[in-house]
Amino acid sequence: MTHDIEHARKTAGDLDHSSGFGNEHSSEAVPGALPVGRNAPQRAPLGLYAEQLSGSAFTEPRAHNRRSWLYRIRPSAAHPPFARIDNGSLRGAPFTETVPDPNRLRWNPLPEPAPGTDFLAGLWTLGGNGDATRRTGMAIHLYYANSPMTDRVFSDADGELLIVPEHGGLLIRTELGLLAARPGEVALIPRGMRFRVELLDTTARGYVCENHGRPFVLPDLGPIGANGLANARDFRAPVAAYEDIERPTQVVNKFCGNLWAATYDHSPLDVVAWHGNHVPYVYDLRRFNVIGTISYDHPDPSIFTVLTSPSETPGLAGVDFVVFAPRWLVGEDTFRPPYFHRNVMSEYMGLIEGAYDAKTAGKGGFVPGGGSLHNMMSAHGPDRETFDRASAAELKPQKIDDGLAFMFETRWPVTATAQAAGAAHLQRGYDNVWQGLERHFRP
Ligand SMILES: O=C(O)Cc1cc(O)ccc1O
Ligand SMILES: [Fe+2]
Repeated sequence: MTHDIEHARKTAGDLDHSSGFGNEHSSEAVPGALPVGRNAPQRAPLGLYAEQLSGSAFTEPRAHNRRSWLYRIRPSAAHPPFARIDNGSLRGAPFTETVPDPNRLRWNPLPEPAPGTDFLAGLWTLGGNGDATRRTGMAIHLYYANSPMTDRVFSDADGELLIVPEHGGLLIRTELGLLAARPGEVALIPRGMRFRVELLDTTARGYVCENHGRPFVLPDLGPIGANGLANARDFRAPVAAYEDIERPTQVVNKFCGNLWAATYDHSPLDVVAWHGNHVPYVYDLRRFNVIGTISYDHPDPSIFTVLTSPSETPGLAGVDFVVFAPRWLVGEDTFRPPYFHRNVMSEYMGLIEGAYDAKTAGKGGFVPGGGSLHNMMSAHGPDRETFDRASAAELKPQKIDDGLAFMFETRWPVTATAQAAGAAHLQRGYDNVWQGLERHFRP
């Protein structure tokens, strides 16, 4: 194990946190650093600079209003001009390199990158929709990294980042403090927040949903009641932890689809105290309270929504993050796996571990690190093997505990990037999984 990883693991092993999605959190790394009773005293405590980071318009209703106050060694404003840098394999909305494709598409995992690839350089855009300059839509990225980010930090003006590790853990140093996210957990980095990713294993691989629209919130529960699905208290925000490093640090900003960078003469992760609700979180998907049928039929997968980015139309999400977690299936006289369907929403699915109950596992199938895209109205559902098996299965209570899959379900079709549409790891012949579904009609 390299020294970097050992050090990151030691740091990640012992992290304090502040819990509760959407709370007004507050934290100080040095006692007395947080002003009391006001946000911007004439002179902030300990000679710190006060700075507000806004995630909503000042005037949005209280329920949607998001901002944090940061008390830092230097103000973020003290920097030289930003200049364009190479976007690498990162792309931004609007996506116009290809036309939207009604075909069902499936990819194998990304190939391993060159040595020295950090999280930012390892981001590879699959596709998306909307327009980052209009704060609409979403982008789907994958990442594959084998190096820590060193003397550089990233922030995304275009949206929040939902990071879904599939292989290898991440130590995420943010302006508000440290978070560790391992496979099975997800991290949510708010729009505009600076962070650096270090690795807890030699390589790290996973998925990212970049949400340009309204920030993710927990879905309403309606008749489910006051508890269930992802519980607010299981979301962990960091506690304040600052770097006092006077060394050139490259600050990279994704802005309207492109990467821009400026070199600060110090680490901008220098926030000594903060308070607010525009904060990063980690959530362990194994804490998801799965609710499903205890009578018959297969409920729509919205019942598995972890986080939703609402649109202006009630019930219509810009994007939903949905998890297929271990659960019992007990439905009587029911075809239990996902049904055949055509959906006005567009579905990107990924696999964190094991297998998914609508698809045959194994090489050439739907595998961890791979992904599938079923765009608006494309017909999909159980593959042939799954259909045959589930139609004949004896319907005793059955525990599904061999996999963790997820879906980014979005209101607009996902247009693939040129690199995704032409990738060597795009599976050819995915359509064949639905071949051989024989007619059984006997009038
Ligand atoms: O596998 C899919 O396509 C996702 C999905 C799952 C499910 O349980 C019901 C509908 C659906 O689209
Ligand atoms: Fe589906």
